[in-house]
Amino acid sequence: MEVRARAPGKIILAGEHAVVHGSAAVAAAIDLYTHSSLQLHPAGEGGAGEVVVDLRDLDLSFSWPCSRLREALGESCRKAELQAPRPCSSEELASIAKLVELHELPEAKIWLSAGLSACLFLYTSILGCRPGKVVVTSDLPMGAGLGSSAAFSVSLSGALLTAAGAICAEGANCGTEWESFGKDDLELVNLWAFQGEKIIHGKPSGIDNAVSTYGSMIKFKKGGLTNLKSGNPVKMLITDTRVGRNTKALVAGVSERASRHPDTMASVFNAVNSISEELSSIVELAANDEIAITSKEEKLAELMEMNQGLLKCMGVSHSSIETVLRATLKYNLVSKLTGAGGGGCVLTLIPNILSNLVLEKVTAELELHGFRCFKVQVGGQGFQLCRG
Ligand SMILES: Nc1ncnc2c1ncn2[C@@H]1O[C@H](COP(=O)(O)OP(=O)(O)O)[C@@H](O)[C@H]1O
Ligand SMILES: C[C@@](O)(CCOP(=O)(O)O)CC(=O)O
Ligand SMILES: [Mg+2]
Repeated sequence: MEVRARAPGKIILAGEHAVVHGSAAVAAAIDLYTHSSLQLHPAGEGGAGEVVVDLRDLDLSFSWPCSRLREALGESCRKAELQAPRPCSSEELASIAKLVELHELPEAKIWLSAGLSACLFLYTSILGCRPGKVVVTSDLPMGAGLGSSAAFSVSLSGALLTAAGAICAEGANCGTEWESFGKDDLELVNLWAFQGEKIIHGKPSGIDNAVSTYGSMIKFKKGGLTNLKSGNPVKMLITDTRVGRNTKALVAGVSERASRHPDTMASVFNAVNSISEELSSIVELAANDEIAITSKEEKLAELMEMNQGLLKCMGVSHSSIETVLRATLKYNLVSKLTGAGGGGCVLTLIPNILSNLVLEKVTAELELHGFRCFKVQVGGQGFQLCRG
């Protein structure tokens, strides 16, 4: 049997980085997905067979004989207690890294090794060393701030947990072939995906895997998640500057700045917390006429502008991000970076009354800089499954 799972990417409307240090943040799922499909193969004689990971978009395939996995991981290769996800110990991570190194990734793709390590950890912890094949495809740019690492961890954890019989989909959703899951199952997927994010990010807050698992728009603060019922649709243009960066390094950089200036950075994080709190209550207001919608959008824009200023203060803006801010401001549009920054993606709030003509002009101007624009639906589905 083949299990096909999908999990969405996300945008962070307010609060990235500060959320790692305990502030509130607001994030929403977008309709760009990572798909993981899984086929289990019958165990060969004497434990033969292999685990194959096929990264389709990258045209890369990796395989490990089950016997090699067992030899390298020993006890850790035994199926874990599925209901209680365990973290990957540093010894286990070192053994997994050696298994990944066997494949000698090209220098230009070395950033993939963290994703492959997360994949091997999740596979062997959830299914043990059973032979099987995982195929991953994604609509998301990798390492650009749209949560590809979380969508990868969530779709993979969900597919593996379904194959292990630990979770079960609840039937077709809204007449589509995609099936949704109940609260307890989603919680388990989220907990396992968080372990995968830890391998990729080092110190994730958990917001990306949470919004990818549950979908919708959420306010997230360590230990708590509130589902936001958006009063009116929020329209955003996403611009990928195509400047590559790495979330783990950027998160570590902010933490270093915080340890050099603890009081000052605590005030910055506190200000971001207020921005996220205010933004989340404005999002939930239902505005009924054009004047009310405009006033709501003006408040959102101002909060995004303030958040961008504080992100610059944390040291995570970039000249390419500043170029997007200037280009959109010419059309009176407000933008902020989204995700870890340092390049990657920028959000631009699109007011309800903005004409398509102006939107096309802004997009064309951004594309002239070599950037790539995405028009996305905000606040959609989370983790879902489709049976093959
Ligand atoms: N489809 C995928 N296949 C393999 N690894 C992936 C995939 N998507 C994400 N990753 C891993 O996640 C990393 C990018 O995560 P990160 O730096 O957090 O940026 P973001 O989550 O914003 O895309 C990649 O370098 C890779 O290790
Ligand atoms: C910077 C941060 O707030 C979000 C990172 O998102 P992304 O990996 O850049 O998509 C880190 C986190 O919350 O774990
Ligand atoms: Mg990430």
